[in-house]
Amino acid sequence: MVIQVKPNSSNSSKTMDGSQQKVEANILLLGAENVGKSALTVRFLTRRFIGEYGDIESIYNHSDKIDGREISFNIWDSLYPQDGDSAESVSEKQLQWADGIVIVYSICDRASFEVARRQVQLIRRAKKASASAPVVIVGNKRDLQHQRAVSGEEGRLLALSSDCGFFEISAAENYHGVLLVFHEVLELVREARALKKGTVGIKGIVRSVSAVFARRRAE
Ligand SMILES: Nc1nc2c(ncn2[C@@H]2O[C@H](COP(=O)(O)OP(=O)(O)OP(=O)(O)O)[C@@H](O)[C@H]2O)c(=O)[nH]1
Repeated sequence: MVIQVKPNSSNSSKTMDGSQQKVEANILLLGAENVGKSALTVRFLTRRFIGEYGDIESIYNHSDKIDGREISFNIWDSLYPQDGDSAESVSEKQLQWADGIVIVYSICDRASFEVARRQVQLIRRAKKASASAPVVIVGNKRDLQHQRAVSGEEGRLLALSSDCGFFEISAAENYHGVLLVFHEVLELVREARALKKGTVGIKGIVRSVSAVFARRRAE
């Protein structure tokens, strides 16, 4: 695993014959303590669940081939501030860096769901272009059904009302769900870039119109 900090250099470049080269995407993981941000990251990077992860804030680089195209992910596994001040839990630096954001909560921990809600609001209310960064909300620890404190419906509603993607997964039990999360956020990042370049298809237009209304509802 390579730990590195990079500026926001997300791009895709072209070879001499016009074919697409490596695509780079900066993905920021947010969420309260103990919800499984590191577990998700490590699952994606190594396909393994190792149980304990420590309190290290890192940016990992990981290359993958998706639909025949080389993708370079930079994944920032953030730490929730110790004092628990949610207003401080999403920094300007993080928002400027991120092309796409994954907000994780635990389905067994209602307080972590409220942190996720607050973080979505903070992102959507940010003044700059970062306010429109694609967000995927993830309810983790789905294997702990008997301790469930947040229904799937609540998670889906939060995502719908703030124009975010949504998944419920278990990083402990399943690699596939984690893979879907990262693929979805990458897909949303690609759409957002196409929208900026004016090369967006109908799917992207529908998403961006609904984003405007969703943002109004969230305010
Ligand atoms: N049962 C279960 N436990 C999980 C799952 N994902 C993570 N955990 C456990 O939850 C605890 C916290 O996981 P981390 O990945 O360290 O959580 P984090 O959000 O990175 O925590 P901080 O570093 O404090 O921000 C660990 O004991 C993990 O083993 C899951 O899907 N199911």
